[in-house]
Amino acid sequence: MAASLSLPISGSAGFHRFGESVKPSISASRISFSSSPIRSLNTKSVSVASTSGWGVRARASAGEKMAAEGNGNQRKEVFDSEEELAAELAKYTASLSEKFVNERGAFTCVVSGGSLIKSLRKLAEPPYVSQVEWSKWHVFWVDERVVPKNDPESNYKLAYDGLLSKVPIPAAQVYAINDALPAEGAADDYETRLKHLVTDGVIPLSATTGFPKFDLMLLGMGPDGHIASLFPGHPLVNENKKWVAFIKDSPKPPPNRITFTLPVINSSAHIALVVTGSGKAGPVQAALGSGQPAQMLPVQLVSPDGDLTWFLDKGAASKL
Ligand SMILES: O=C1O[C@H](COP(=O)(O)O)[C@@H](O)[C@H](O)[C@H]1O
Repeated sequence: MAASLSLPISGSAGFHRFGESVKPSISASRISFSSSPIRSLNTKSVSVASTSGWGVRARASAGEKMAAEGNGNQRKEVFDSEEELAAELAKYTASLSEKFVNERGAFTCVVSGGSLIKSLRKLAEPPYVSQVEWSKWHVFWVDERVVPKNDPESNYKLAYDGLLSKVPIPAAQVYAINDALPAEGAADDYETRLKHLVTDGVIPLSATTGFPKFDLMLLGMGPDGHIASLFPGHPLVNENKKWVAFIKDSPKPPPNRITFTLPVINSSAHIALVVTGSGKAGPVQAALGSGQPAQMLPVQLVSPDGDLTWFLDKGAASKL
């Protein structure tokens, strides 16, 4: 039986300023929140479109438990426009790049396909285009369609056209899939390459989960609540051993894809969940607000060991 408990952020009924975090601490029977400043990001407060509080649900089933038990900080940012969202997303990403490059001389950044790439456009503009240490970046895809790299459906092509062709990241540090292989082979090949990068010290392993721990994962979300190529009701959502899996029956075309699994996604040091448009307000409400869909959505299972920041525009937040 799924017990459900929704609590507002303690000490605040509304929006959290950028640079503040909400940390859920979960004991057996209750969830509470504390708010603490994140100093490293050096961001300013942003305009607020939502006045709703932000609750977290305590749930009983195995998958639902995962959703509630992330150890990291969670924040929600709502912007008046996609333009403002894109400006803050660039600032946030550049700040994390600086932090990780200073700390360990490299920055591992995982991107999605879809609308996320357009929202990253400001990274290729001043001041970031010249300030960011692009030579330290290592770029990965959280999911990829198994199509040639020049196919309009390719997530690599989307990222290349929208960002990678405009910034000086060494080509050897851009990890596209092997598009000569079928889906199974492409997933195995990508996982093997990740393992080599772990051996080489580019990607650390999470001390908590043993899965690779990327510095930043930039996730989009589909209108059905899917993330990466993990779709509602698909058995791949439950994969808990592989790092990279394949799917040949994706409900969203094209059918053949590879995807990071949920444990890899949730081992990230930082996740940005970037959602725009009122067409996606339902799954956002399921994840952050009240009301539950009949079926648990993949986006509700995003619960990293590290920090999760939601970047929403007014439309996406309209049901909160
Ligand atoms: O198929 C995919 O869809 C999702 C969401 O795309 P969006 O255009 O609705 O933002 C995307 O995050 C994923 O990477 C992609 O393969």
